[in-house]
Amino acid sequence: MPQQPDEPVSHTEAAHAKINLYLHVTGKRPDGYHLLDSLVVFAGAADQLTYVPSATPLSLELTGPFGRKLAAEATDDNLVIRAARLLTESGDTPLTGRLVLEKNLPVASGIGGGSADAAATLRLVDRVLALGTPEQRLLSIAEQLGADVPVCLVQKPILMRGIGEQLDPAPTLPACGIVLVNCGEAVSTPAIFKARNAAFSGDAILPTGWPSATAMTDDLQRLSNDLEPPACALCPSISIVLDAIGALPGCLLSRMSGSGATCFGLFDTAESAEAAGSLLRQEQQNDWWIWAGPVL
Ligand SMILES: C[C@@](CO)(OP(=O)(O)O)[C@H](O)COP(=O)(O)OP(=O)(O)OC[C@H]1O[C@@H](n2ccc(N)nc2=O)[C@H](O)[C@@H]1O
Ligand SMILES: Nc1ncnc2c1ncn2[C@@H]1O[C@H](COP(=O)(O)OP(=O)(O)O)[C@@H](O)[C@H]1O
Repeated sequence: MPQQPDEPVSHTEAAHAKINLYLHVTGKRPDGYHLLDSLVVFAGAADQLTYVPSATPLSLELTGPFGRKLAAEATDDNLVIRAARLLTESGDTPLTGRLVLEKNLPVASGIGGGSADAAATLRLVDRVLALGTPEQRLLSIAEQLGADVPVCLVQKPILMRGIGEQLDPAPTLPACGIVLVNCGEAVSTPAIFKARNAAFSGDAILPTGWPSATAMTDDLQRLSNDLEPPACALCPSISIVLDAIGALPGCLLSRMSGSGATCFGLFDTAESAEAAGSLLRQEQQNDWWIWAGPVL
């Protein structure tokens, strides 16, 4: 619909769910942060961020299925507000206007929703205000907001190392589909890292690309999410979700993302993932969040 002349112009940016196809914990820094080796991709599932520039003091409105959960927390703690302020704090005048976050992704769930929102804020505010912030500065602001924010800023398949700040090109990925399932229990990232007691893994050795989803999942099967065992121990529903995804027709790999609790299944195509997602919605007796569609 065309914008009416007296309506404020709004701008939007999608904050897509981050998926760790594998996640090796390779070491620990003296400050307690863990060194990681992870192949990260993004799914079609996304929060939507809208910015309406105006002269009114900066505000954040939370909508969408998971908006109410976040509304219980202080607005100043929201990664959207923190990202907007950090990006614009060196400017002459404080940022004003209305930000609206449609929260479609479950909170504290291993798919980096908050990190994706922070990254989307940096991209959106920089674009709308034509700040022209150099990429290195955006990445450095992203790092200050959280280990997962740099990867979400790029929002493309990428190899993530260090604590999340070292980004290298990913192998060429085949088109494929994904089912995401969250059991509804929030999982604390620090608690999962703390509960991990296995030896450190090495970096994965990957080809330059995979010709098919099957070739990719054959390799991924040999790798792991090292946070999955401690997460299953702290949140037993994760094992039930993993079994349910693994039993879906056409599922090539089921695994947990990040520190959980969201798990994913990989499929040959977005269509086969959508069919499997519909089946799971009909079968499951629980109040699980289920999303199915393409890997971007
Ligand atoms: C585990 C991962 C994998 O992609 O994903 P999520 O489960 O959050 O989606 C990320 O590394 C999470 O990144 P993010 O959620 O931004 O972490 P931060 O806010 O920076 O850190 C939260 C806490 O997690 C632990 N942490 C985080 C990252 C890291 N490389 N080592 C850590 O030990 C630390 O205890 C830290 O205090
Ligand atoms: N916009 C946001 N969306 C989600 N969580 C946020 C947001 N802003 C701040 N947070 C805080 O960040 C924590 C981690 O959220 P999230 O990024 O969804 O988890 P994860 O990193 O496990 O995927 C939440 O528990 C919440 O307190």
